[in-house]
Amino acid sequence: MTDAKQSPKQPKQLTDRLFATERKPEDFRFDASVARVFPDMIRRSVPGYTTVIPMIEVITEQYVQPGTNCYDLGCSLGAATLAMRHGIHHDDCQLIGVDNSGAMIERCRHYVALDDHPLPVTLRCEDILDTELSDASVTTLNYTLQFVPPEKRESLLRRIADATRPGGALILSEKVRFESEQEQEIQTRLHHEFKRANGYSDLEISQKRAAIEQVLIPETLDTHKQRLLTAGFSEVFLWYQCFNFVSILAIKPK
Ligand SMILES: C[S@@+](CC[C@H](N)C(=O)[O-])C[C@H]1O[C@@H](n2cnc3c(N)ncnc32)[C@H](O)[C@@H]1O
Ligand SMILES: O=C(O)C(=O)C[C@]1(C(=O)O)C=C[C@@H](O)C=C1
Repeated sequence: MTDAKQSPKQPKQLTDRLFATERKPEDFRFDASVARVFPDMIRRSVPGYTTVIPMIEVITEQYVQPGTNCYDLGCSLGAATLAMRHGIHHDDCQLIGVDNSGAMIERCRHYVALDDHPLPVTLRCEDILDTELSDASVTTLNYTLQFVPPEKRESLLRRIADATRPGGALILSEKVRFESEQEQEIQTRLHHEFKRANGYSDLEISQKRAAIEQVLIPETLDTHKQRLLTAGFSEVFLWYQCFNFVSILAIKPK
């Protein structure tokens, strides 16, 4: 599994204080200020993130096929990309990370270079809605689809399914919402408590919530599962959940 130890060459891990002081309301963007603190931000904001990343290595190892492409769509700084890299034991595979944030891709190159592994990684600064996909065995969307406008999600998933070889897989991690108002309220409260336990203040939690409201659109688990089946995957199931964050495995029929 990926070694979580920090080598002295690693970039300095900065603490996320972006929402700690009052700021004017603005939609959240993956810009340079976010990229700088992103490892800290995502670990302290997404329940289960630190479990999901090493499991992506385990799942990749199970579904990767020789001579195929593996994609990490919305790769940010490459945490899932590197987990996939360590799960690929074929030297004829291509590993491709895609993100449309220049600040993320620039820093991602640095993390990829620091990861001592022989499999090359190609990074594309592109929109995942336009990026070319073919001959895939494993594709990861780790907390990325939630930022794609809902009306564009089905065609993207169809393109991924069409590009995936029989027996290949998609790992889809998302923030979800719940049908039941009561469950929605409890799970949201638990998520906010998780953030509080990780040192975020009420101001940080509420300002972040307002900033992502229009850009991160969660859907129900059922909507995700049905759409994955419609898109062309056959086995679709939940493999991980922590509060309102889930990860789904979708497999292409053999
Ligand atoms: C929450 S982060 C993903 C975290 C990352 N997958 C990980 O495991 O650490 C979402 C990423 O998706 C990227 N993104 C969002 N919409 C995108 C799009 N349409 N095309 C490419 N990248 C996109 C953002 O720039 C951001 O880096
Ligand atoms: O839902 C929240 O409150 C979050 O902060 C989630 C989330 C995410 O899932 O991507 C939002 C933006 C950042 O990328 C880090 C975490």
